[in-house]
Amino acid sequence: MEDEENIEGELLLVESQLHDIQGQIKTLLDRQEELYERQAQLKALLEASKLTRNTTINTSSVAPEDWSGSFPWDLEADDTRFNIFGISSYRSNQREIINAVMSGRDVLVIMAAGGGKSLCYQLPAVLRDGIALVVSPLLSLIQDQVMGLSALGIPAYMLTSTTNKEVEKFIYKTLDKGEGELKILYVTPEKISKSKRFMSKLEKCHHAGRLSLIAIDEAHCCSQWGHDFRPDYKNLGILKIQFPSVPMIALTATATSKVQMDLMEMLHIPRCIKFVSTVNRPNLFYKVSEKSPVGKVVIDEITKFISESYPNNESGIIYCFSRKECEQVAKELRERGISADYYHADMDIVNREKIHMRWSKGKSQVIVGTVAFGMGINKPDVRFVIHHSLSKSMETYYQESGRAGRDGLPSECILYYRPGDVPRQSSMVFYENCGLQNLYDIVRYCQSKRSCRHGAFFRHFGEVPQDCNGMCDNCASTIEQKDIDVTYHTKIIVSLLHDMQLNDQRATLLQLVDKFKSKWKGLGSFNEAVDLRKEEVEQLIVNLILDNVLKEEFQHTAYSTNAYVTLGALWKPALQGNRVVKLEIAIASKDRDVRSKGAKRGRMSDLEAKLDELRRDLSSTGSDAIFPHAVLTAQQISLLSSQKPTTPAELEKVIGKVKTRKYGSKIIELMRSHDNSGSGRGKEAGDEHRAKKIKTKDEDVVCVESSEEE
Ligand SMILES: Nc1ncnc2c1ncn2[C@@H]1O[C@H](COP(=O)(O)OP(=O)(O)OP(=O)(O)O)[C@@H](O)[C@H]1O
Ligand SMILES: [Mg+2]
Repeated sequence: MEDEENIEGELLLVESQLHDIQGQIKTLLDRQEELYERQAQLKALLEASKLTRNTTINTSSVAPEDWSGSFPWDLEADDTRFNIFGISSYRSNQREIINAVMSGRDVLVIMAAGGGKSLCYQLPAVLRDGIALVVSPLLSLIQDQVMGLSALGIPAYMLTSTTNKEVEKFIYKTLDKGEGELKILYVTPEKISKSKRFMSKLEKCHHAGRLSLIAIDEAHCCSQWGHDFRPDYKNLGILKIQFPSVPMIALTATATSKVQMDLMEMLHIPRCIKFVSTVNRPNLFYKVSEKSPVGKVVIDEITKFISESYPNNESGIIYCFSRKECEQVAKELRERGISADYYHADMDIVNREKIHMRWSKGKSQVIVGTVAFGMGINKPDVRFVIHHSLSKSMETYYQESGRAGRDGLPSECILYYRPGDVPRQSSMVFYENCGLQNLYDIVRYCQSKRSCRHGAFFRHFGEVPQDCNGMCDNCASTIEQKDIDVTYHTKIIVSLLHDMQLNDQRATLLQLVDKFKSKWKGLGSFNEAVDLRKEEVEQLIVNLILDNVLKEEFQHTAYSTNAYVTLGALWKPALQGNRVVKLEIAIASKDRDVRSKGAKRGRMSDLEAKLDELRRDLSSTGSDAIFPHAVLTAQQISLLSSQKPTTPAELEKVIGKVKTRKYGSKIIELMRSHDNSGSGRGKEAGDEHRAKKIKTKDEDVVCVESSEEE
């Protein structure tokens, strides 16, 4: 009996160990697959880099067909783009994509956040006869788009859970009989997968030849490999099966090849034309700031940054690690006079929506959020995104920081980093598939004081690097870095851990730093090696983790998971001092105060401030209350204040016919009164030359820079 119990006990133990090992094997196999894919990507990248070394760099791969030639709809398309959408020229790939859709082809668009994907289906939707169906994952995104289109006079509607009965009746009737005026219909994916009634009306619409195109926005939601997988997106394959002759355009900002393959298969568009644009965001200035261990110091720095650089209430986002931290940071910012609200998943949806709306309308300046503040953000003029703590991967950092500057104007992305934050993140992600590897990639990014930040994104997404034109701290900084030899320090750290391991002891990162410091002190004057600051010891230990000399181990307690530092695979050569270890140190000790050339805008001119006020007024009055940026974009305000049109004909040349018809009289009235008030031509005579256009490397992004700082 006792024997049996013993056997059963051991059996359970063996089974649980087997289970653990199987889990580990699966993780390793997944990682192996990822590494193979990355290996192939890097080899291809190397080849491409060799090929392009001496030629001009072209990072967007365009399909072999010539989609940039002339097409019968060119004139009409140009007219609609400018006079209805108020867009003065196409950005990279937009024209080609529009031509492919207009030619009736299926298209897959991979374009960075803010690249201008919406126009790629909205313009063909206006030009083609019939109704365009757009599938989009979030109600808030749909509402923004429908409001924006309606303000431009384009008949756009949405059919969602919030649509009232009357509108629903109108939509169904229009689909059915083609009587009402409807050009673009937005739905959530649930409508396709769950509403038989809707699908049968759509079928009728198609049968009568009135379904002009199908757009799947945020298409990465189809793929389980994407970051925002939505089960209902999986059913969208039905659309191509039901309506094979209707052109489909799928759009996403997510670049991995796995997701792309998945999308083409799931949406049944194997022969689609694929347009992959560069991941480059040339208008974003990237910076990593040394984060003080004292919380208040960090908040003081952020406050100073916002109030000095963005005195006109320009919008920003601050990402925090936890809900509690969000609330704390928002509170402290408010105490310092910054209008900040917090946003996280613990809040109810009504409250979240209210906060989001206040910010979108420019009534609050900053949202302090967790990652829950995500995909629904459609605000084009976010001027700064600050990470109070590091993100969990390069991919998430690219997405979160990429919410800045979607309108193409200079914007800043700052990440506050200290090595001490690493264990906090690692103990959250270590159980995720490849969670630690992904985290260590962004830690590498943060620890580097030399490599171009944009270059890190190019490498990560497998693209040939381009020059960042001084748009990151490392490229813009003139402070010299030096490599110091820390082989001896490393030896001490490894031997400390080795001794601890022999005694069955463990140490967290901070404990290890303290142990190192006291050991170092003990060595006293016999020690000739460079003395390191506490932060530098932390930096060294994290480097050793990244290099597999050390590793992190995790232990669960009832309340949390603790991260410990232990010996990694390569500890022996480090202990023997056989491997030289270097650490990058800035020669000047203070934080490098490098800034983006374009981002620091100073105070708005008098005229810009008046135009900003006018757009707020116009956006909140009338039946179609919309966002200020839908009335006039930041770019249009800059153009108006430099060109000062005072007649409808002049105004039309800046903002197009539709906006001139809607808002022209008010704008002209403002221009004229400003002119007559004496604060006009005289005071702002310098504006014309001060508001200068800078062309970045990406020829399609025109940044209008107000240069008070000159
Ligand atoms: N050719 C253009 N010239 C100037 N502005 C443009 C142009 N095309 C689009 N925009 C503007 O750029 C901003 C971002 O466009 P859009 O919302 O289509 O981006 P997106 O690619 O869908 O980004 P996301 O992935 O974040 O959804 C909008 O304010 C839009 O009006
Ligand atoms: Mg979009």
